[in-house]
Amino acid sequence: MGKTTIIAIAGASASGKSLFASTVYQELVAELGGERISVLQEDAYYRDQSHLSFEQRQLTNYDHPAAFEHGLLSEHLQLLRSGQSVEMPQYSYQEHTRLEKSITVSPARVILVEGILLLSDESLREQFDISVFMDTPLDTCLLRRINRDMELRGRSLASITEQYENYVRPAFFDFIFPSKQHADLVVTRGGQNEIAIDIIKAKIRQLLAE
Ligand SMILES: Nc1ncnc2c1ncn2[C@@H]1O[C@H](COP(=O)(O)OP(=O)(O)O)[C@@H](O)[C@H]1O
Ligand SMILES: Nc1ccn([C@@H]2O[C@H](COP(=O)(O)O)[C@@H](O)[C@H]2O)c(=O)n1
Repeated sequence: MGKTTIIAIAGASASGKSLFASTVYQELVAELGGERISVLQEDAYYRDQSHLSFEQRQLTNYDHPAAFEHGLLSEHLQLLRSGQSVEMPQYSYQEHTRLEKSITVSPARVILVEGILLLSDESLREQFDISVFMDTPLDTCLLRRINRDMELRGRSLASITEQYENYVRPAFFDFIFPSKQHADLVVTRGGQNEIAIDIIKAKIRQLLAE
């Protein structure tokens, strides 16, 4: 199959990571077909909490590294690099836990992986060939998060505000912002920065042509 390249896209919550990754993926799939590119989400590796009550799950700090099963993500990246498929868990933000079914991710020449804490974990960082950091202003991220979480994740404004003050903002300064130093490419203005999208697409085309 040829050498696998793993590209990490990190940054604050609602900084545009998913939009950036999905735009790169969809535009390249339309151009080149889908067999040589796969996408993973760090959020899929939030720990399973099905043994806890819903009320207990609401108390979890979802912005702390301990909320993630980074070891499993690391293992899956290694398997994909060695040419094997993996079963990526599926996660419910409404239920705060994993769903029973998983998604089969096939090995590919280029793997895109996106998530808030990817570059703050040294053992994950070692697996990334290229690292991108979405450097969107925090106030913009907050406005986008309010809209998204109310529309798509079933949250009230009060719960978003409380979670933001207690967990999301502190974690940005403790873990996410310091991890920017590990990025190869820093992207301003979020998931619609067309120049940055074109640069990553050009790099992927080059890798696929090797
Ligand atoms: N440049 C942008 N302009 C307008 N809206 C954006 C932009 N980038 C992202 N968004 C929107 O902001 C929200 C959060 O973006 P998303 O890609 O889900 O962020 P992340 O994956 O970093 O949490 C989504 O509703 C997305 O459509
Ligand atoms: N049950 C959960 C799990 C995660 N979150 C929040 O999601 C954010 C990470 O996802 P992004 O798509 O925004 O990067 C993170 O900031 C968690 O607070 C949640 O609210 N509930």
